Amino acid sequence: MKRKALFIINPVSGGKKKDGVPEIVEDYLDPNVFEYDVEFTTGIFHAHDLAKAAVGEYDVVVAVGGDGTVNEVASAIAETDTVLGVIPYGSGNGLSRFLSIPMDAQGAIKTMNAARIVTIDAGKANGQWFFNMAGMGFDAHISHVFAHGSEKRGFFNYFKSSLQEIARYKSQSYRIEIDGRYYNREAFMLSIANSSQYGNNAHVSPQASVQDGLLDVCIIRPFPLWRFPEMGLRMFTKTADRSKFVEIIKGRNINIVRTQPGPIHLDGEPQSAGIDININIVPHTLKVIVGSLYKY
Ligand SMILES: Nc1ncnc2c1ncn2[C@@H]1O[C@H](COP(=O)(O)OP(=O)(O)OP(=O)(O)O)[C@@H](O)[C@H]1O
Repeated sequence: MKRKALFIINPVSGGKKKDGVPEIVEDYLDPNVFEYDVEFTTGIFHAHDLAKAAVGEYDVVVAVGGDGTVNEVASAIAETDTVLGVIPYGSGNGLSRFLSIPMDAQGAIKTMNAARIVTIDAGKANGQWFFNMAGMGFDAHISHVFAHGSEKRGFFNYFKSSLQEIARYKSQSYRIEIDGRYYNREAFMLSIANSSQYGNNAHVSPQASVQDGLLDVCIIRPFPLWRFPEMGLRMFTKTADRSKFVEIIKGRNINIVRTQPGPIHLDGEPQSAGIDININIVPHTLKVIVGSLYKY
């Protein structure tokens, strides 16, 4: 019997046009394996609602967008038998890069035809799902600036905003409890990594795995501005864990108390949060189609 797939296309993600995506799906999706439908989202949470309604109706729900779109779809189908597919069309595409899903639409659709499925872990922060990365501090600040400013999405604009904001951003103090042990730390940024990377192959936690039942708490200590290029280089060469400004502690249950409320991000999407943040891993919870080169 053929599998049923629903493609959910976010027309704004990554600042890229997607009018041609239905045609690429028609040309490359194997008709012997799949029958399919396509929907375009009209706003925030629409992908989530569509995916929720698809549970039980479709075998595979495909997020066509970036990590935010993946989050909306995955949070609707986690803990079910419905499988996530991704055609990466975001600015960073952290989870799909980590899962070795090809970055071009044709390649990603061919991956769907091969249908190699694994089950991955996810995280919850104050009860809300994340699948790639959650965080607070500088990266959450940048997500917030983007969500509330007039900047267009896309890698270059994220990079430009980071450079503009970094000089005036102030680090915060955090009291972090990880599986019953306490750490008091001053941090520029605190990333809670399920996969190893933010997106664009910037790896904050090179040893992270989405199948190990653990989250990686990455504490980025304040560093002098002149070391920013070195910190960037370490992310792109998978050596962040060797920097003296980076400490990584793996765990399952994480409670964070910070000095001020403010934005946190879940897969790059900002949310406001108070001073207490509770984070936990939900092991083995989401079925996803991965690329042929993905290694556990
Ligand atoms: N039709 C729409 N109009 C405006 N915003 C939308 C629409 N559909 C979805 N969105 C919102 O677009 C946002 C961005 O999506 P997404 O994260 O996929 O792209 P991105 O930020 O460019 O990529 P990445 O997260 O990989 O860096 C999400 O918050 C989503 O809710």
